[in-house]
Amino acid sequence: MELAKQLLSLAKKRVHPTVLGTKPLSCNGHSAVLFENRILVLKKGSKSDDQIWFLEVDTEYVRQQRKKLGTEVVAWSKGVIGNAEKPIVISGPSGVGKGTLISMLMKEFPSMFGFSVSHTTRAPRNMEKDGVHYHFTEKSVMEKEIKSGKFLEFASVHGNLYGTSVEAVEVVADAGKRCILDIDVQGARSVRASSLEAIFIFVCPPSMEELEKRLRDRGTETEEQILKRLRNAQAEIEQGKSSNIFDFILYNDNLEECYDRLKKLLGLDGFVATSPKSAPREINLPTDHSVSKIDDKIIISCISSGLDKESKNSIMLDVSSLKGGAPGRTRGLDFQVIGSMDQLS
Ligand SMILES: Nc1nc2c(ncn2[C@@H]2O[C@H](COP(=O)(O)OP(=O)(O)O)[C@@H](O)[C@H]2O)c(=O)[nH]1
Ligand SMILES: Nc1ncnc2c1ncn2[C@@H]1O[C@H](COP(=O)(O)OP(=O)(O)O)[C@@H](O)[C@H]1O
Repeated sequence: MELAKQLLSLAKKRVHPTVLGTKPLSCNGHSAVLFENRILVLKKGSKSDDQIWFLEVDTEYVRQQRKKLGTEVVAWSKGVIGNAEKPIVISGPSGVGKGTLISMLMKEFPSMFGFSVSHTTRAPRNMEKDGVHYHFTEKSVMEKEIKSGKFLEFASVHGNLYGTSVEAVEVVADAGKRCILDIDVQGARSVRASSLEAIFIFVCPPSMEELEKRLRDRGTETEEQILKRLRNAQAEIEQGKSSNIFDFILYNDNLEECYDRLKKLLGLDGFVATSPKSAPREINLPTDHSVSKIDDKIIISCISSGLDKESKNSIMLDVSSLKGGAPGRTRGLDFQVIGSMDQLS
């Protein structure tokens, strides 16, 4: 796409969009308008869920990635109408019952929650499926992908690499579901410091003895791995309780009671599961349109020709309402039709 090249070269020169003014750009029918630290691009002739794109030049996410990777960064981000609910980050020592609680939640509310499938370099357990429980990955591959900016967060846990890819969170939000992340305390700290707004829950065992019993009874680890997990558990529990990362601490003593408390803090007690929430609204931009910007409003003027008349429509996007959701997506788009005029041709 020619326009993309044109915009990227502007972005690479690190010309701040506001310096370029608000004159819309146009190329091959694609149009673009610059504002604040993003460039809105309307793609010609694409499907309604692929029409609105942002080239992020200096947004919070781009600044974080630049710092993390130590290189220049620009990022494409897809425009999504409406907002996704805040993801839920669940942390806690190995064997405390995170996976069990998450499975119960997903089983009771299948249309409401989706699991963020992490990448890991550890070997799969007997019942674990690639792409379902984890994306099992070679260390060298994962290290390369970390360098290329694929991950929202990553950490070395019990001697293996684990990471949440940007894509893992996006696919859940795109399906209209609330994302659940099962990640360690280091990962939770990274997400807390990132542009992803989430609810943070730390799951605590009733005692170290009970934790050891659960780990041993699960029977998925070797003796060496169990001892390593127990050694790390003490520090994780101290950090979980004392750091200000977590919004809630949940004691998993009796499983049913703990699950009820989890549902309560997520506002699900007494909730009757119903059909999935309606899919996000879409707008259909005709190929023939022009874009202009007035203050923090972007006006898209559309002209469509019918059999005997031409109709003009204006759609307004209030840029001040944009919200950062998962990186890779710009959520919170709210389009309003502000005028429609039919003309006889
Ligand atoms: N930072 C980070 N931690 C992860 C991720 N995925 C899993 N973990 C954590 O890695 C630890 C080990 O997970 P796992 O090997 O499945 O063992 P388990 O906790 O004993 O079930 C747990 O604390 C998980 O929460 C991730 O993507 N990022
Ligand atoms: N409240 C509980 N009481 C007794 N056993 C539990 C409880 N919660 C989980 N378990 C068991 O403990 C083991 C570890 O749970 P799991 O969900 O795999 O932990 P994690 O995902 O935190 O590593 C599993 O065998 C699970 O059935």
